[in-house]
Amino acid sequence: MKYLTFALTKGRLASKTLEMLEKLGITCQEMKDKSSRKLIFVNEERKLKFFLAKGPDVPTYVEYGAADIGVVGRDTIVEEGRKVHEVLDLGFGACRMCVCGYQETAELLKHRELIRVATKYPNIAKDYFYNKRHQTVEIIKMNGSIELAPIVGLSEVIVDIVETGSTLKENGLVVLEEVCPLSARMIVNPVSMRMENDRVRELITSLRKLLQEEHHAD
Ligand SMILES: Nc1ncnc2c1ncn2[C@@H]1O[C@H](COP(=O)(O)OP(=O)(O)OP(=O)(O)O)[C@@H](O)[C@H]1O
Ligand SMILES: O=P(O)(O)OC[C@H]1O[C@H](OP(=O)(O)OP(=O)(O)O)[C@H](O)[C@@H]1O
Repeated sequence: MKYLTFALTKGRLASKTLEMLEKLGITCQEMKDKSSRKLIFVNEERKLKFFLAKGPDVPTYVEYGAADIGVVGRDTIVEEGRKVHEVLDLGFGACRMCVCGYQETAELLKHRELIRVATKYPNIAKDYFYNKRHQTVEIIKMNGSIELAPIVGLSEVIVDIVETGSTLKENGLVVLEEVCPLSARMIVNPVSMRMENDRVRELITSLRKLLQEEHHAD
């Protein structure tokens, strides 16, 4: 039997993914050793392999077939635009993509002024402002701590992830508009979807069942 390879997003999504898989009896003990520098982990019994990658690289591994399956935020799937099948909403990692800034900036948005937008997600921001709002803006790609941009005067607004809202609150910023809701998704390589259909389907079905049980238990 061929190995099925999983690419998991390093950080907050990986631990939740492993927790879910463990509930299905799929474990990967060696992945829990945080001090290890090992990059790929194997579950021999079930012929599975796992590796961790930076979010934006997960759809790349899956598109090229270096991983059969990936777990990644919907923000990253939309931003990267890779040819992968999005097969399941895993529910965790829930947050929202929003346009944020100082409350006063709402006027600039309303009048479709030529504003600067700082973001880690230039494609999502472009699509939102150009195709949905029909507003011309200048998009500035940043790599983190996006909330700094309006504070230091780099941009009027940001397009960024809001989860609890506390980063915005602590910095005097607000949500001006919601772009879309987000959560972690399972993605599958299109060829693996056909060649390994039985195993992939079985996994999707068990995960879906688990999600339904958890939903009813809430
Ligand atoms: N508060 C949050 N901040 C960032 N991402 C979140 C949050 N809540 C849920 N997510 C989801 O988790 C995904 C991955 O988060 P991750 O831990 O990789 O954070 P990151 O800040 O994007 O990564 P990095 O620390 O490498 O910059 C995001 O793409 C998003 O879908
Ligand atoms: O609404 P909240 O619960 O405050 O979460 C939102 C914040 O978390 C994320 O940043 P992260 O911590 O991933 O760091 P980064 O800005 O360097 O990407 C995101 O970019 C926001 O800054």
